[in-house]
Amino acid sequence: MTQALLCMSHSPLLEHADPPAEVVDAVQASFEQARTFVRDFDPELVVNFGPDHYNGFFYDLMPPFCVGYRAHGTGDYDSFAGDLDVPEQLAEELAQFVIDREIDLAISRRMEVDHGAVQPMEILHDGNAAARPVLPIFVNSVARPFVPVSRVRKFGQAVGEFFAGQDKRVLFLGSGGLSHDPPVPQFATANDAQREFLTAGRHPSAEFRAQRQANTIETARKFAAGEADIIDLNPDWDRAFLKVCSSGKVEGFDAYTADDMDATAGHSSHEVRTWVAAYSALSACGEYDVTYEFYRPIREYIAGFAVTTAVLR
Ligand SMILES: O=C(O)/C=C/c1cccc(O)c1O
Ligand SMILES: [Fe+2]
Repeated sequence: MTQALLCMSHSPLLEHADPPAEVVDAVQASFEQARTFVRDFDPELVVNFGPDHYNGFFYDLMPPFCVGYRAHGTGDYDSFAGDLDVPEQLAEELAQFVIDREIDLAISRRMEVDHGAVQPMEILHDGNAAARPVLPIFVNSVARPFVPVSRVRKFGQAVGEFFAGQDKRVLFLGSGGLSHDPPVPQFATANDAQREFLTAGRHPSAEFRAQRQANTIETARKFAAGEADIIDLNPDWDRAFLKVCSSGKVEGFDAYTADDMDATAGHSSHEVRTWVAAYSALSACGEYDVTYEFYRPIREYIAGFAVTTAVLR
């Protein structure tokens, strides 16, 4: 077995909210399953399809995809703040391979990645997101305009094709989703100060960051109490998406549209684009089976929260 997949939701509220103990236990048990899966597979490389939440990518230059040749954790919400272990030459080769297949992408020699990319790596490796070599790949999941989901599928497939012939244990990791609508400003409805932040908010002051995080934590508290003015989680939408993942027919992702996702699953449901990329990458290596699936809608975490693993047949 030379390629495998782990996709999981993330939430910065894992450490900042207080769901019922039974929910916490269920989530922690799913993390233990993920850890066991990764320990057994023992990847030599993690290909990390991650979103960003205006910590590393802003409207001054917003690509649909970006391969990091080097990457550093921003430490938002106390997430990993340090250099990731990126094999630079391999990142260069991957970028060229994908571009040669007529899929344009950006590259960064100094990419900044936030909790969306590093949290799964921290969960898997006792807080150390640099424990294994990783190729970080940003997939825009928050900032319009969005490329069609079919484009994300093709991008993922091109990444998968790069690894398909290689004798190397590669884990495709997708981080995010499913339905959720945390209080991240939308450019179209943002005020002037928010627009400035969305455009040029890199390296915020400690005070600004603390305020932003406190707002998310307070929104989660209200959401759990039924008082927040955000779009509700959508378990039906989440389960339908998980069905496409387990079907093995990744063209099924193409039917998703940005407008419908915003309206029915919330403005951050676009994070499933990381899952689309990861599943599509695995499908390019062969037919696969989903071997584990966990799902719970968890308002305290503002997340349709899922963890899945998959292996090649
Ligand atoms: O504040 C942010 O940037 C994002 C918060 C958040 C909350 C819940 C689920 C997620 O996936 C998030 O990124
Ligand atoms: Fe997120």
